[in-house]
Amino acid sequence: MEVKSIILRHVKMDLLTPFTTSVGTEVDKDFIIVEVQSKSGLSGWAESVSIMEPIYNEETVKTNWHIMSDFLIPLLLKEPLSHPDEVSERFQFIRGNYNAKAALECAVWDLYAKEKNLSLSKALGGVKDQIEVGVSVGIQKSEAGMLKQIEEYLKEGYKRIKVKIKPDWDTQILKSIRREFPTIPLMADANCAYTLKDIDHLQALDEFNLMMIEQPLACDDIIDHASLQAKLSTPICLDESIHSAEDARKAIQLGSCKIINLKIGRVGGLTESRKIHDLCVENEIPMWCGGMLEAGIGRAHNIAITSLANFTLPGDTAPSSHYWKEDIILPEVEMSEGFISVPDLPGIGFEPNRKKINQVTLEQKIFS
Ligand SMILES: O=C(O)CCC(=O)C1=CC=C[C@@H](O)[C@@H]1C(=O)O
Ligand SMILES: [Mg+2]
Repeated sequence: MEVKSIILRHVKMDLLTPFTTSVGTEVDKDFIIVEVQSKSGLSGWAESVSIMEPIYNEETVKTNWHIMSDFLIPLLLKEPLSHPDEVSERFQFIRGNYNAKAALECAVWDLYAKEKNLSLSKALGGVKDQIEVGVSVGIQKSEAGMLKQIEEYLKEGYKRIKVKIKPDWDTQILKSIRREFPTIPLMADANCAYTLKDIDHLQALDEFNLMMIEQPLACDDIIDHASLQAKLSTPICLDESIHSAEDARKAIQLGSCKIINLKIGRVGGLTESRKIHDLCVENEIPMWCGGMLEAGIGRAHNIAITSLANFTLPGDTAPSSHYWKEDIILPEVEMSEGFISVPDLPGIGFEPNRKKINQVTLEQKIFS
């Protein structure tokens, strides 16, 4: 693949409804879209999952723009690539900045798949033609609001409900949900809101028969999660703590988790995602694909990786209409009876809507 030029676009889109977690509320979303153009005239596309504030991880739109412009893009332009796996090799000497690395690497994967006339799913080793879809319910203003929202999502066909919890919004809300919905597939994401001091409190959540509790402790912890998992019957799922296949190996070896939430942006791209997938297959650790409120281009990458065999649990991969009045792809991602079809078209399988992208672009820069 001979990359002719790379375009960064800082875009801003309004979410249909604000999304609240234990760390903050998103009302709109600034993010970066990457377009990698090849000499063959094809374009590969991806999104960075970084937002404006460093509240999920240490990256932001601004740190992405700097690291991509001044370090990563020159590495991609300096010589041709024969396979997308080479991208993470070229980026390896640069520390961290996984969201920035992933956005460029995923765009190269999309371009590669298009040049091979393969769907991204097939290029990655995907085996499914549809994926099960879960939904992440942000923290609501009231208990009644939460129950109403869950009822609506179940009617829409979602295969799994994920609720956000934190120390002052957990036992009571889970009790109410289980009273209304005693048997639904239900999980809770704590986004690092607890410490080992809460071990007894967290043990008490075992009564709610959760599929898993996601990232209860610190975002960079593996050790304390192992101590906690030994005390819980509820499986722990790690999200923020897992940045690489090495992190996953250590977490599995220590017994820190029984499930892994894979986010392509958090681990630096699709090559690392496949390594984590294969490690989880070897260790019989089920996976699902987490979400970062992506627009359609990022969502397309999530659908592709979720088509791999070991993504056996519904992910946070709701359709376009769950997030946006109008998405940046054509067609938009649609869900039917809790399933999303995996496109069998070249690359990500959705066409970027250039008119819409231009409308939401605040700034762009072309590198060649
Ligand atoms: O994209 C979605 O629908 C899920 C969004 C979601 O749950 C999250 C997005 C970003 C950070 C977190 O708050 C949370 C997560 O941890 O999965
Ligand atoms: Mg999470």
